[in-house]
Amino acid sequence: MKTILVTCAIIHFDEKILAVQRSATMKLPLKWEFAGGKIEAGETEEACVKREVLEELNIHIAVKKRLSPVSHAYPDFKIQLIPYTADYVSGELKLREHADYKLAHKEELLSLDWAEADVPIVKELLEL
Ligand SMILES: Nc1nc2c([nH]c(=O)n2[C@H]2C[C@H](O)[C@@H](COP(=O)(O)OP(=O)(O)OP(=O)(O)O)O2)c(=O)[nH]1
Repeated sequence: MKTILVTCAIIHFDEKILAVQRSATMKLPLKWEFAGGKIEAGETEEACVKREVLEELNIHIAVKKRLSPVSHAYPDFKIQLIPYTADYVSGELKLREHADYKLAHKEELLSLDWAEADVPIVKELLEL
């Protein structure tokens, strides 16, 4: 099975972090995730995560630190999910694809129903 490379952003708004909920019609319906998406040919990870966040949420971010990538096999596809911490910079948050969002302290994040590949990332975040 082919592995897709996906970046995602752990976006800090002051002391809170943004989680977004996938819509009912997306793959992994209604699961929570960090905004992001597939890396395009020739694109750097940082450029990808900034582009995806702007496309999905209408906001600009400053990318900070790469956390540990997670390889995960879902029943019908495999991903390598590459997380970056980031700070909100500008723009009015608009959900262009997602069903919902939550701004939460990192300790509150674990109680959400995450996409499976995100669980190790949330755990790493709690240890930072
Ligand atoms: N953006 C993002 N995707 C994630 C996370 N965790 C996780 O398992 N994924 C999965 C869901 C998707 O299958 C894939 C990301 O692809 P995408 O967001 O560009 O694509 P998509 O849902 O439109 O899927 P597709 O129909 O185009 O394949 O990675 C995450 O935290 N952020």
